Amino acid sequence: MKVAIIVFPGSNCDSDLHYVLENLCHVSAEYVPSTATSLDGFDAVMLPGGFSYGDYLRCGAIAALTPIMGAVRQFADSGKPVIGICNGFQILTEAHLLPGVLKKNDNLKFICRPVALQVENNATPFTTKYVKDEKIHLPIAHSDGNFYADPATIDELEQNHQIVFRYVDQNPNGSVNDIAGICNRRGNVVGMMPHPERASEKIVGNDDGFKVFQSLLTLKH
Ligand SMILES: NC(=O)CC[C@H](N)C(=O)O
Repeated sequence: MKVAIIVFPGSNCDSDLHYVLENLCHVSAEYVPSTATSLDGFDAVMLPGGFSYGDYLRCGAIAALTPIMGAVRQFADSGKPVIGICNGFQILTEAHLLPGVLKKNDNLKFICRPVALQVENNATPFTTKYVKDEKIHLPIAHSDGNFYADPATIDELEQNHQIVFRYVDQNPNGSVNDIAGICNRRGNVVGMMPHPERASEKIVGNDDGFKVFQSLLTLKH
């Protein structure tokens, strides 16, 4: 298994992902700059969190137009696993690889704290190690995590089991239907606002996110 971690100017969770993949999962992870045009030889792609292009014009809007995103689209179209975490999720929606948008949090503040989540869909390449409806805690750290899509799109997401993670107990940012993470129709492209890579080993106080990466390892490659 060889995983590509896409690095945009302003990404800041790329090395966290690299650490989890190489040191905790013992798989090969390689940084791929946003100027690259090929993802040949990779088995999975991860778009990390951060502040790509300083969050101008909207979070993820400029990153979505970089050369590597053509290759990410082809990779996703071939059915291979792609995950976008936080800013990575914003980039995937801006690139229309996932539906909807991430708006400003409804309190207009940057929120950095652990949240309670429920795993709604455990059939994606990043969630098979979870039990359906499993309750977990992961940290969030964003100012634009308020997922929105028009009612018809939300209905479609609900009916096709494309809600992957939902906030429970309390919705931190105002997202529609308490949505914290979604997948595309095929299930191979996942976007999530919480940060599993920041909660992947007991020494940091929480390893609820590690199953995201362990799930990927169970795939044939
Ligand atoms: N941690 C992140 O990826 C932050 C995402 C984005 N820049 C925001 O503040 O919403």
